Amino acid sequence: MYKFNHINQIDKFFNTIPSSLFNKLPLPINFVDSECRVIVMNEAFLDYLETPLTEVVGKHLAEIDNTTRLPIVLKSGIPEIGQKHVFQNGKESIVDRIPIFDGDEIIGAAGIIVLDDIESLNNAKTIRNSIINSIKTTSHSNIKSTSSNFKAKYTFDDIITQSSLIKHFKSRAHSFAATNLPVLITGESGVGKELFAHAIHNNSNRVSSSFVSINCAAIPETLLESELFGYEAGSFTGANKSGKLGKFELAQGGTIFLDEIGDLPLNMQSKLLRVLQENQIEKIGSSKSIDIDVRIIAATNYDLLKKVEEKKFRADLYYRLNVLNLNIPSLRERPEDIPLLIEHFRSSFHQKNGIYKKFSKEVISTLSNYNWPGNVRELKNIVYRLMVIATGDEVTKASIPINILENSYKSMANSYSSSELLSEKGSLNNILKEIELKIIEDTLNICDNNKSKAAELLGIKRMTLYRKLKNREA
Ligand SMILES: Nc1ncnc2c1ncn2[C@@H]1O[C@H](COP(=O)(O)OP(=O)(O)OP(=O)(O)O)[C@@H](O)[C@H]1O
Repeated sequence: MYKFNHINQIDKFFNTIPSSLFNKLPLPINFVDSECRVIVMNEAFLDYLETPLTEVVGKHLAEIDNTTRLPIVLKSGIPEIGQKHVFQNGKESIVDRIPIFDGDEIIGAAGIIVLDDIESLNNAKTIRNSIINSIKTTSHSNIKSTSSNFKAKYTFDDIITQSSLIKHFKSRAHSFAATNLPVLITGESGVGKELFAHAIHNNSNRVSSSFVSINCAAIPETLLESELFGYEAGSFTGANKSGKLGKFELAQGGTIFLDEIGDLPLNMQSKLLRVLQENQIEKIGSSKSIDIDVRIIAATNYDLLKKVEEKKFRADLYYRLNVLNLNIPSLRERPEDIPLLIEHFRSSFHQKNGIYKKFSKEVISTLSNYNWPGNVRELKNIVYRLMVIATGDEVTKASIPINILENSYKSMANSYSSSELLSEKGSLNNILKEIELKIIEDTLNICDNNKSKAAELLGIKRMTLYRKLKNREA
């Protein structure tokens, strides 16, 4: 993964490559910022899209290619390598989508067309070569030297919460850890499913064996089988001489975490089902079965039952995986965790980076009213971002991104209780005026009394805002 330590490094990176070289690079490549707006796109990419540079720079990538997945990569932080992509103009290619980090924060992403002639992929030789090239990067010896990576990092103590809902799921997961049964963890993206998987393994009697994760959505379909089950030495030309261990063998005696299981292609679902039924795997190029003793934990943010109904997920596999279930609630459903998590991420950022910032009560209240579609991951990123961009040693509302302010303000407005107002204020007219005034006051509060900004946020003219405030005083 490409990692930049400072935002400036991106600029430096571009300064070190003359634009003429970048433009003439025969590999189509483009860079977007954290909002998915195009920063730069080279000639090869522009030619592929048949569009001039002036039509793309500064635009959201989805305006140019409405099938782009870079917004998803910007959100997940997970690179997508060697994926088939059908562009808005109908062209098909194989692409890499790579998030760019500044510390823990995603500050942009790159899209690279690695193969623009999809037809050639149908040629078996090309498929084989692409498999071999990818496999070579994780050769057998490589895997051995990194086996210390197959450890679960988190324990139940790392799951920070004061919500009775999450406490309930923690205690459930505790009891699941004592068994060898499969666990299916569901919930929206960023709620902490992976954290729970780690904690279950670390609390089980498999703790001294490997914890091996595989993201079923990030591995191209053509590679999944060799990733999961490995291949025998000399099973195809160019394959690694010593063969390759699959994830199941690497997890022998331990736990395998099948993340994004909802994205597993149907043919691989059948193969996985056989493994679960027989507790045996067969490597590619071998007719010998190998016994395996691996505990399965799977996670998904899809509604798998719906996928079963739509015949996109095998019902028999679903029931095999869903023996024990944890459905982790979104952050919206446990707002009491928000201040606690803000403090947790604030202090861990301080410890790691030596940057100290206080969060004002107003900021905590504004963040508590936001609906957090990206859940705890989004909250963590925002806390880190605020700590970096806020000037002085207190984070104030001025640093909060406008979309969060708007959303937070809307949910505050929704929380006004009409029954309370009815009993206090009588006529509908009075009630409406009262609500309007409350909204204006809250908005002014959010905007540090900046009337122009408040008017903009409310979608009214500044003069209208002044008039309404004047009426209040009258
Ligand atoms: N309760 C929590 N306490 C502390 N950190 C948390 C908590 N929940 C989530 N996180 C952090 O939020 C981030 C996202 O969590 P995680 O990767 O476990 O989510 P996920 O549900 O598996 O997401 P996805 O479905 O996108 O893979 C991680 O950095 C994780 O450490």
